Amino acid sequence: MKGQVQKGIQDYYADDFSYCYGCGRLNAKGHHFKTNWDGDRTVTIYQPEPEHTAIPGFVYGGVIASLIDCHGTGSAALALHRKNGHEPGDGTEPPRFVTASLNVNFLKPTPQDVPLKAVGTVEEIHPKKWKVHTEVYANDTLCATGEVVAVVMPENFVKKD
Ligand SMILES: CCCCCCCC/C=C\CCCCCCCC(=O)SCCNC(=O)CCNC(=O)[C@H](O)C(C)(C)COP(=O)(O)OP(=O)(O)OC[C@H]1O[C@@H](n2cnc3c(N)ncnc32)[C@H](O)[C@@H]1OP(=O)(O)O
Repeated sequence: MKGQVQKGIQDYYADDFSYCYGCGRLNAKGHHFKTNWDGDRTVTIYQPEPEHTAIPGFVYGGVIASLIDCHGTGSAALALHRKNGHEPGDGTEPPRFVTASLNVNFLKPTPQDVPLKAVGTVEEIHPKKWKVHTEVYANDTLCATGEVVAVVMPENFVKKD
């Protein structure tokens, strides 16, 4: 959420990897999704902006998909970071994940005037490949579910000019 005080794992990505439209802290026009642990689950809370409209009063599905996407990569980063003995903010840069697949199910129209809460369960397939199951709630209503396969960024993943 823009202007939110609490930090997320995304605040500890290296500068060069902080321009993601969904979660990059250095992308001035992005969503700034921030993902944290809540017990053994992960949580991202986001208040949609007025322009994120499908029909008046309801959130555009692409924004919900973006939330599930970055919640997924952030959750995978949290999980592998913890497995490696680290927590966000301890001075070690988190692992870098890229989305290999994104599946979204829109279950109910999603109201635009309340914060959305993405809750994730992280499953390790192998150390370089993680699956994140996400539920998106508006108040107590489950509006969407999704699944992300997140893969550790290949070493040679660099921008080609
Ligand atoms: C231009 C992208 C920039 C991304 C930024 C990364 C930096 C991260 C750092 C900080 C985070 C900040 C940003 C967060 C990111 C937000 C989320 C996004 O929007 S990411 C953008 C959308 N995604 C892509 O553009 C991926 C494009 N695809 C690829 O680059 C490759 O296909 C990749 C890396 C996913 C894997 O390909 P291989 O050729 O390196 O390796 P193979 O061996 O084929 O795959 C590795 C494992 O992944 C599985 N896999 C690949 N594709 C899959 C799929 N579609 N579904 C399920 N599994 C898949 C494979 O089965 C394999 O698993 P097995 O070892 O066999 O168990």
